[in-house]
Amino acid sequence: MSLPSSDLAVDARGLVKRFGSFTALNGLDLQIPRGAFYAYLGPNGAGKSTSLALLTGVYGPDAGSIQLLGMDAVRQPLEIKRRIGMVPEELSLFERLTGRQYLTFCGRMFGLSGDEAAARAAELLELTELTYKAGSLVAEYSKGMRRRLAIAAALIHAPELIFLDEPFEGIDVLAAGVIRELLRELSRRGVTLLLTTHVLEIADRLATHAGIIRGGRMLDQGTVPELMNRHGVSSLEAVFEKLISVPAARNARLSFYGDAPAPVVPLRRESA
Ligand SMILES: Nc1ncnc2c1ncn2[C@@H]1O[C@H](COP(=O)(O)OP(=O)(O)OP(=O)(O)O)[C@@H](O)[C@H]1O
Repeated sequence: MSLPSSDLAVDARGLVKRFGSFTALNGLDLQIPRGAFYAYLGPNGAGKSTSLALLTGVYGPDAGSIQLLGMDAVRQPLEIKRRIGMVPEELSLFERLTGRQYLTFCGRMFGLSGDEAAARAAELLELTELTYKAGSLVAEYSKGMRRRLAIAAALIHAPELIFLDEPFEGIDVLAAGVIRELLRELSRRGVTLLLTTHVLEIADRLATHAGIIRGGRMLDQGTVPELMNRHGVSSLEAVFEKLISVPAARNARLSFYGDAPAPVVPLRRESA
C-alpha cells in the first residue's frame, strides 16, 4: 500500500519488540488507510496483541516508528490517546462500580461534563443492550456482558480510531450480531477500525482491508479484493490458509489410543 502518510490512520514501520532474548515483533509494517475496517489476522502467538500494545502506547517499541492519525506516538502520546479507543483482549474493569458508573467514569476521564458523560453512557448501554444491567456491579456481569461494556467504554469519547482485540470472544450469537451492527455503523461514519479475530468468517463479513502476520512479520496486507486477487482465492479465510502453512500438529498421532478406528455405536431410539 503506497498511500501518503496523511491518508493513513495507522502508519507503523519496522516495529521491533523483544521480551528478553525473544523477538515478538521483527520489523513489522502496518498501514491502515483512514476509514478502513482492517482485519488483523494471524495464528496464536503471531504478535497481534503485542503490536496493539505498541500502537496504543502500553509500551514502546525497541525499534521502528508509529504514526497514528498523523501524529507521532513518541512526541504526541496524550493527544493520540484522546482520539483513539481500545478494547483489550484481557479486560480489567472496575468491579465495584455499576456498569453505568463505570461508563460515566470513563467519560469523565476523557474530559466530558457529568451530564454529557451520563447521556453518552445511557446511549451506549442501550446500543450494547446492557440497559437492564446498568445498575448492577461490574463484578456481577457475565463474560459477554463485560466484553460489551468494554466496547461501550472504548466509544465514550467518540474516538476516530478504534483497536479491538478479539471483541467477539465469549459473546453469544445474538450479542455478536449487536456488536457487528455497531461496528458496521461506526465504519459507515468514517471511524477507522482494527479488529483482531480468529473467527475468519467475521473478518470476511466486516473487513474492507486486512493484514496477515506470523512470527512478528507482516506477510501481506491490502484491501480484501486485492488480497483475494493476489492469492487467487475468493475469501479472506482462503487467503489466510494460503499464507499460514498447515501446523505440524495436524499430522501428529494420538498413539496411545491405538490405530484401529472404533466402531460407531448407533443411537438407540426408545420405543414408545
Ligand atoms: N510479556 C511477555 N513476555 C514474554 N513473551 C511475551 C510477552 N507477551 C507476548 N509474548 C510472546 O510474544 C509472542 C506474541 O504474542 P502475542 O500475544 O502478541 O500474540 P497474538 O498474535 O496476540 O496471539 P493470540 O492469537 O494467541 O492472542 C508470543 O510468542 C508470546 O509468547
